[in-house]
Formats: sequence, C-alpha cells, structure tokens
Amino acid sequence: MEDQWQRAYDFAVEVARKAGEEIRKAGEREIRVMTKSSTVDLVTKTDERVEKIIIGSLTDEFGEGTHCFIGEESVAKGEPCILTDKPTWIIDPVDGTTNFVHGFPFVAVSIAFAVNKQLEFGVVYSCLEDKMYKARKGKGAFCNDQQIQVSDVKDIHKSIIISEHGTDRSPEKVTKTFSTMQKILCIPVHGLRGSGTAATNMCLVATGAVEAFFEIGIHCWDIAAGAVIVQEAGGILLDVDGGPLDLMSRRMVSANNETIAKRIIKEIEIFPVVRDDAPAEKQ
Ligand SMILES: O=P(O)(O)O[C@H]1[C@H](O)[C@@H](O)[C@H](O)[C@H](O)[C@@H]1O
Ligand SMILES: [Mg+2]
Repeated sequence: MEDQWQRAYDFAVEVARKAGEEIRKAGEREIRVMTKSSTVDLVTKTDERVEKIIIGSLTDEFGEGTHCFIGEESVAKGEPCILTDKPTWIIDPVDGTTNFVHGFPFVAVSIAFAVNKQLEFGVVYSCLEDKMYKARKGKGAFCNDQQIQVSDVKDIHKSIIISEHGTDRSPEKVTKTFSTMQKILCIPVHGLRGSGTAATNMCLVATGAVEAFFEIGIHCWDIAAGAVIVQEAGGILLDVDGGPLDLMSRRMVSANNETIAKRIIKEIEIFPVVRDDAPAEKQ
C-alpha cells in the first residue's frame, strides 16, 4: 500500500512533458484565439487539444472509469467541478493561456492528483523554460530533479510578493485588487511581480525566488499541483481570510512561512467570487 500512487506520479511527469512539447510546437504555428467568461478570458484549440491528450493518456494508462477528472476546458464545456473521495486528476492543460497567445514566455502544464479529497502529488511543467516541478506528499519538492526549498525571509520588508489581475474586470474587483497591491507595495516590500500563470507563481514561491503569491479568482486547476509543491518545499497555504485553504473557494495565499502569509493577509481586500463547485445556476 505504501507506494500506491508512485506509478501515477511518475506517469503524470511523463504526460506533463508530452503536453508541454505539444504546447511548444503549437506556439510556433498561428494561434486561433477564442474567449470564455469574458473578452479577456482567452482559450485556444491548443488548450482543448492538450487537455484531451492528458485525459486520454491517463485513461489509457489507468483504465476507463477508475479515476475522475476535473479539467479546465472540460468544466468550461459543462463537465462538473466537484471533488469527491474518488481518485481525481485536476488538470490545467495550459496555465497562462494569455501568455501563450502573446508569446510571453511563461506557460505551464499543471496536473494534480487527489484521493479522499487530499492532494497526493502535483506536477507543474513550465514548458517554455523546460522546468519540471514536482512534489509528492511527504517526499519533498523538486525542480528538474533538484530538491527545492522556500526562502527563509521573515521580514516582509525584504520580500518579493506576486499577485495577478485575473480575467474579471468588474470595477469592484479591479479597485480592490489594485488597492491591495498598493498597500502591499507601500509596506514597503522589495517588489511586486507576476508571471501570468498561477502554477508557475507557486513554483516561484517553492524555489524561494519570491516569498508569497496570492490571488482571488483563481480556480482549483490553477493551484492544485502548485499547492503540493509549495507545501513540500516547506511553505504554507491559507485562505485569504487566514483560515485553511479550500481548493474550491477560488481564494489562496501561498507563502514561505506563516509570518509573511499573515502580514499579506492583513492587507488583502476580499471581494466575492463564485466557488468552483457551486451549482451551475450560480456560475
Ligand atoms: O486561464 P489560465 O489557465 O491561463 O490561468 C490563469 C492564471 O493562472 C491566473 O493566475 C491569472 O490571474 C488568470 O486568471 C489566468 O487566466
Ligand atoms: Mg490556469
């Protein structure tokens, strides 16, 4: 029983690499852009194709009906986004679709695996940088097979913090997001950054390049794999109100330690978002 999910973990790394190769090749061709929830929520045929490749490969390997899937593009097409106790893959085929469309060089494949609603492992392949991040519960976090560790900075004044603007441009949300960023910048911190992909941002926390990444409006597929990687690199995950992280709540703070996380949380102006697992009529 001990290493029950090792084969799945190893296979997830293989699949993420294959998906990343597809994304790299697709980036060399003309990209046809479509939109989803808003005119700035972009999607491409590559997002859809790569998700099919990932789910197809996992189904071929583990058998039809044995595992469940929550994939960004399947959910966009009406599949449920409910985490049950069954073995479940949580997939973002192209995290950083806007970056992909514009040739901004941070695009990641994010694959996580949960059993009994607990994350067992996560794989994030930052495919344009060729960096394979992975972590399995209790076994440490790695980037290209080198173990990684969060930064030991406790003084917020010596930190770099990441946040993103997301794809919801409603005035309340934009005002609160910018107000939060202004307050954090003026603490002051060393800098504010953003790579355009939540999965990569979390890996930057895990490697110690930044102290924290927070966002309201992300989805479970953006953060599930990164959550294992941050935790296994010695970091911490919280809700933006300081409570425990709820994968479906669309709110998250990931940080190198509790001191930094709590200091950031003091400044976050929370705005409402619809949960990932809310019934369809509320979406
Ligand atoms: O939609 P994709 O998968 O590209 O991912 C999202 C990013 O991960 C967010 O951090 C970011 O803020 C955006 O919401 C972006 O859409
Ligand atoms: Mg994403």
